[in-house]
Amino acid sequence: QLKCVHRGFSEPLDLHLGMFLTTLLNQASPTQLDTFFTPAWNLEIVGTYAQTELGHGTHIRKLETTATYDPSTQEFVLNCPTVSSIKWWPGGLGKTSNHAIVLAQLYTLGKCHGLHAFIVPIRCMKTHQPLPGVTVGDIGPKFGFEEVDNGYLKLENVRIPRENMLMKYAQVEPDGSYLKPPSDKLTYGTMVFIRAMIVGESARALSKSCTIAIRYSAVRHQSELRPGEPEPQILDYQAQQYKLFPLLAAAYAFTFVGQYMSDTYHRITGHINQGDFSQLPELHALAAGLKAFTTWTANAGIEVCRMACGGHGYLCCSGLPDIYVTFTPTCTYEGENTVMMLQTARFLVKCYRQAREGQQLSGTVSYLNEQQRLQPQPVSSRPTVVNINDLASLVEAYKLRAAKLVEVAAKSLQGELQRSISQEDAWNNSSIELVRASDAHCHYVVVELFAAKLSEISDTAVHSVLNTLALLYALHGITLNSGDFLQLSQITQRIKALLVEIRPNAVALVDSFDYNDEMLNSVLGRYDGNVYESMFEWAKRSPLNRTEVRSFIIFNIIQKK
Ligand SMILES: CCCCCCCCCCCCC/C=C/C(=O)SCCNC(=O)CCNC(=O)[C@H](O)C(C)(C)COP(=O)(O)OP(=O)(O)OC[C@H]1O[C@@H](n2cnc3c(N)ncnc32)[C@H](O)[C@@H]1OP(=O)(O)O
Ligand SMILES: Cc1cc2nc3c(=O)[nH]c(=O)nc-3n(C[C@H](O)[C@H](O)[C@H](O)COP(=O)(O)OP(=O)(O)OC[C@H]3O[C@@H](n4cnc5c(N)ncnc54)[C@H](O)[C@@H]3O)c2cc1C
Repeated sequence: QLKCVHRGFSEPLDLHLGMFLTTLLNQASPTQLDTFFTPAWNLEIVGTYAQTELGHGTHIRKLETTATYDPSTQEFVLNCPTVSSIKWWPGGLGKTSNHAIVLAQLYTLGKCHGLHAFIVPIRCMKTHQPLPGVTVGDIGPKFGFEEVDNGYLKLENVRIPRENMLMKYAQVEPDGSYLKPPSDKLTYGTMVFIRAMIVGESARALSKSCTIAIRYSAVRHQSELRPGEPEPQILDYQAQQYKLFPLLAAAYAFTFVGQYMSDTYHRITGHINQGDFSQLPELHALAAGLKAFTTWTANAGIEVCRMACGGHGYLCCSGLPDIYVTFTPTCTYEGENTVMMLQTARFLVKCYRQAREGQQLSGTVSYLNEQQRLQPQPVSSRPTVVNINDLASLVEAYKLRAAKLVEVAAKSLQGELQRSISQEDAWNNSSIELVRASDAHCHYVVVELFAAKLSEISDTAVHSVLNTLALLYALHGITLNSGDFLQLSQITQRIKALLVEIRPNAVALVDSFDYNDEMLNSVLGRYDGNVYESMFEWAKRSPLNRTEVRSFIIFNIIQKK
């Protein structure tokens, strides 16, 4: 292994190191791995994965950093041409890492070949000072995650050897000729891995929070249930149970889904390594959707657990604020959740159309074939009847709901297109239905996997308890989405019309609160909208970027040697 030294930082930083290594293993060619893993490289490499930019987090296809091949020296020249192209956020970048895997637009022989990954040394291995052409620092205090030095990186004519481009799939020959990858989606590959792993993180964060809140609810006595009786455990209040037990059920459900996601990831990447990319679209859609679905649920659930502990839940010693603050960015990083749900919807709509054309689907979307066979009644008009004591019947209800909402989303798209507007505008005007369809698909997958796990359990006592949890999870989900189990399309249409009406007045409506910049104290919410320049200036003033702090850290690193 690369000698990625554990510098005693907390777990999240190591996870960044994990991502650096994962990307390396995902994108470097076998010969490159031999090079990286030889004694020459066996240095204290502390790496990060620098992808997102100040102005282009989500939209990586359009990120502005360039890597231009110079055949005369067989080097790439890396540049961040604008303030919005400064790499922003990567963990470990602010102080710690001496290398970064940078995503950049590859140019060779005057042609752009899109996003590729490059290993870029950013700090001297002896002095830990930034290398020539490298401006790097910490982005400043954050909502949490303070144990990680998320940083910024600006590259100006930084030269790296040709071999530093990760060339497992695409190559640039010494003369600058470009060899295409077998699929242009493989550069995105690392993100699938982390998203798949984050599903397990959702289970861990939610189960930890439930453990704290339910144990505390058994200890805490409060108020009077019956006059004259001693104060009961708050766990005896139905309202407290209704807060916590569905979350407990979700924690178990997500534990099973996390295991399934990890197994599925490794199974499909095994096929990919054999050159079979056929299941990559479903893997991407599943990882993106379940990452969004489980993190949104867990994120909200951690807050419910904290509030269920009353004032003591607000104490740091409860453990809950730290769980929340560390977990909540999972809804944003590794693919912002709404964007991920839209990715899943893109896949679902494509599958819906294939099912309509009579193609046989496999995996988690095969229900779209089933629903087609039950034609001619449109799925969306079919009533949902459930046996509330039978999990199999509930799985069917979730399956039907998912099929209905995928059909509603596909028909919304079709309707928009028939109004002869562009594909992109039709997509944007159907986003509500598209996200809802993905949410319903993921919810069905979770319920289905819970039921499947139960069928593997032979111990009757364990089966009985888990069956109770599974029924609660499924029934509670119906109460939260009762509208989807009834007809709600006219309400959605009215909401969409209201959104269009509000849009032109939205900024004026918040301006009318009349907060000045000092009161708002927000770089993002500045009245003049000058966000990026003021964010960069704000970051540079961060205490971590003061020279005296830098020399203190360098002194310590050198001492350790
Ligand atoms: C190691 C241990 C891990 C433990 C787990 C704990 C985790 C803790 C981690 C702590 C540290 C966190 C650090 C955070 C790091 C980051 O945040 S790194 C940066 C993450 N950034 C993103 O995720 C960017 C999000 N944006 C995108 O992915 C893309 O812009 C997009 C939204 C997917 C859009 O892509 P684009 O090409 O612009 O458009 P489309 O036209 O929609 O898609 C094109 C086709 O490509 C397919 N596709 C897209 N992504 C993937 C993918 N990842 N894999 C496979 N295929 C993909 C997509 O389906 C389209 O296909 P077609 O429909 O066939 O055209
Ligand atoms: C704690 C933390 C650690 C991070 N670590 C790293 C790291 O190590 N390396 C790295 O490269 N990056 C890292 N990031 C950055 C992270 O990857 C991005 O913040 C994330 O991808 C979201 O992109 P964004 O910030 O541009 O948000 P945006 O995409 O600008 O999101 C803003 C809003 O726009 C909406 N939106 C955007 N696009 C669409 C669309 N097409 N349709 C509808 N709505 C849309 C979103 O839903 C959201 O509501 C980290 C971020 C955080 C918070």
